[in-house]
Amino acid sequence: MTDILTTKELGKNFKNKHVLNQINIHVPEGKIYCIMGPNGAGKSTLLKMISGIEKPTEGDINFKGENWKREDLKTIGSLIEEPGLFDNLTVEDNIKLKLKLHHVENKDQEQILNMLGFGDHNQEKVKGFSTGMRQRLGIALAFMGNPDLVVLDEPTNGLDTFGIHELRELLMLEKKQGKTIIIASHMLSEIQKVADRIAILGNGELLLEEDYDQKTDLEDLFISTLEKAGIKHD
Ligand SMILES: Nc1ncnc2c1ncn2[C@@H]1O[C@H](COP(=O)(O)OP(=O)(O)OP(=O)(O)O)[C@@H](O)[C@H]1O
Repeated sequence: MTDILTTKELGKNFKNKHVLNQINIHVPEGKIYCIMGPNGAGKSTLLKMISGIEKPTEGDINFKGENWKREDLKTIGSLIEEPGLFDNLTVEDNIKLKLKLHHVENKDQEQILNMLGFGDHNQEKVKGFSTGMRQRLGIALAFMGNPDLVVLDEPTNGLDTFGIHELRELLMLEKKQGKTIIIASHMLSEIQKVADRIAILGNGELLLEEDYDQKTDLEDLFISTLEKAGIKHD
């Protein structure tokens, strides 16, 4: 299996604080890669480096066999923290703008929007949207423009049960169509349903990376991995 993205000895410092140390991850092409870890473990920081929001302090990111370059962001969709939306624009215009800014086109826009429940909201301005609707649109935007890799940080944030179900269906469909998806999440029950490979971060270190068979109890694995590393609740 080819890896679409790998990191080599990747590290990040904020001032004198080491947030990530010598991270080597291997993300297989066309699969769902899930990153777990306690609060402050460095999950978002790792995703931000992959999405070009933060620069690594040391090490490399390799994307499609070459050193990561800014131009790769044309084919890397992401939702990190708050969805970046233009409140005064409609759903449709937010999408048009994103596609224009990234100089890309989209072919399955309608399908993604329908799957995330936007059938009747296309012409509505984003301004009045609830947290969950904003999150749904943020997810939709991450998939627009037919990216090869989609990076999602806590995608279930603010989603109701329908939203979580729709997100799962979308992830499975996009995977079937060949996309690679990286997700950081605390929702172990959801990870258990979709992950092909998992990684556990703790104290800025990669504690575990392995293929996931869906039978292993993720909570047990998570807790035992952290305990082995001497990481406990405060
Ligand atoms: N811009 C920044 N400046 C200084 N410190 C930062 C910055 N961004 C993140 N950190 C620190 O880096 C560490 C890792 O943060 P990060 O957000 O990556 O963790 P996380 O695993 O995503 O946590 P959570 O599960 O709480 O979202 C934390 O201690 C955080 O305070």
